[in-house]
Amino acid sequence: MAKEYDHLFKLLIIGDSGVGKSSLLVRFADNTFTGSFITTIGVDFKIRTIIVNNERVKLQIWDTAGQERFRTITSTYYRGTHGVLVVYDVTSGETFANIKRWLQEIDQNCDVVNRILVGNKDDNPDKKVVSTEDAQAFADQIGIKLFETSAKDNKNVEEMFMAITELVLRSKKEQQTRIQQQGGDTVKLGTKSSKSKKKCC
Ligand SMILES: Nc1nc2c(ncn2[C@@H]2O[C@H](COP(=O)(O)OP(=O)(O)OP(=O)(O)O)[C@@H](O)[C@H]2O)c(=O)[nH]1
Repeated sequence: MAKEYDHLFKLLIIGDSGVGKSSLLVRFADNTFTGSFITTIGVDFKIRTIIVNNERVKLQIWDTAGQERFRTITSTYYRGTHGVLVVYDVTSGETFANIKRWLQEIDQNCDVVNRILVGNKDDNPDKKVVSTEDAQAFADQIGIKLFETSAKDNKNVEEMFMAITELVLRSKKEQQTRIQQQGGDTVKLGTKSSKSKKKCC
């Protein structure tokens, strides 16, 4: 039987409790939204296959619990992750301040991995306290892309998932090219043959 996809990637969504991680996932996977808040216990995941550059990419997206009491469980879910969405709530300065802690958690669990910064709940200018300028400056400083989204209004959700998938796809192809080039080179014993770190936790 023919394979139903060309690539299988694992993505992880992290960030404080209540920033809208589950809502972003449900919007992307099922195109629905609910105003009620049911906190995630442990971890949950959904699957969606998308087409990028004419290739079928099956995404296995893991939604982790933001609440501190579940963090010991969730850290084990980093294994095999190709891309991480780090989410804050644009209506809460505290969730934006905590992004640094989430980035540290990634560093503790992954060698190198693709990341995107996501400012969710960008649907009410009166409530917005984290400005686009501040968030963009921070994203530039750490060298990652920023997306301001709304799971509620379905704003930028598709684009954000597409962007992380493209990043992961690109690094996979770069890695394959490096491996091919190394295979063509003469292997010198005692030299460090691989500078390329696998972009996966
Ligand atoms: N206005 C607005 N509300 C949102 C948006 N996304 C989520 N919410 C609301 O925010 C609350 C929390 O959303 P969740 O998706 O459960 O948050 P979470 O980050 O998964 O929370 P934990 O599972 O505890 O980590 C819910 O009441 C949602 O309806 C959004 O884009 N805009």
